[in-house]
Amino acid sequence: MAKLMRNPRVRHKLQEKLRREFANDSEVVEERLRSVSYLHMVIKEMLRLHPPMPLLIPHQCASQRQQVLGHDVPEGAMVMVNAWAIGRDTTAWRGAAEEFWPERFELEQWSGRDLRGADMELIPFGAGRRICPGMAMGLANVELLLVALLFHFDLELPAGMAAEEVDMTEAAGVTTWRKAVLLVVVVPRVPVLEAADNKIASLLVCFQFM
Ligand code: HEM
Repeated sequence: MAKLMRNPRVRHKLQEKLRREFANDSEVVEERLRSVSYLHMVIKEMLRLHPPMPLLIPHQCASQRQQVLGHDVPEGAMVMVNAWAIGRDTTAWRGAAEEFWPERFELEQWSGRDLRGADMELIPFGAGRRICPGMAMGLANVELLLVALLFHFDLELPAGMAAEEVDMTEAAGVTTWRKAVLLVVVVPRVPVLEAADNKIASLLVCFQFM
């Protein structure tokens, strides 16, 4: 959400695509989210720059002595994988590694990049045998809450605050979180009251989270 508040162009584009797809509906339907390809690009780009678990759980080298980028990795060595640094690597994401630019996934060089552990340049859920077993649930939670907020509400920053002023500083830990509070002004656009009670509850939980 913070990334979208800092990038109004992306927020408005995604909102427009969602509202067009669900123009005849009173709520977002999960089954049809797959066709909103821009949503998946935005989430990939968000997880590339801000993986919630920047350092994967420690892994141990199980094979005999290996060489990685000129470094010896002996059998039994504990290896820390930095998903945060990999997501910003200028060789893999050359040209615009630090830029929040979901459209990159439309380009041939990045269009096939997946975050489910097949591409080592994008590993917010890890990879291999110890890949996150909660990946599908995690992604569903991110997608559904984000699209529900974008579909039902117009979101603006407090009066007088510029998009560039949204502070993206992260607090370090096993998982990362925003250091500063994010303030968002929400204006109802598509009535929530038509949605089922449990959906309203989800939206309220999300506001508290923000
Ligand atoms: C967006 C949400 C999530 C992200 C980004 C995420 C990310 C990760 C990462 C990076 C790892 C370490 C993988 C590795 O070292 O190779 C991991 C492990 C794990 N995750 Fe998640 N996770 C998410 C949601 C969840 C959820 C919803 C659950 C449970 C319902 C879950 C359960 C686990 C467990 C049990 C492990 C340890 C797996 C093992 O050591 O074998 N995660 N997660």
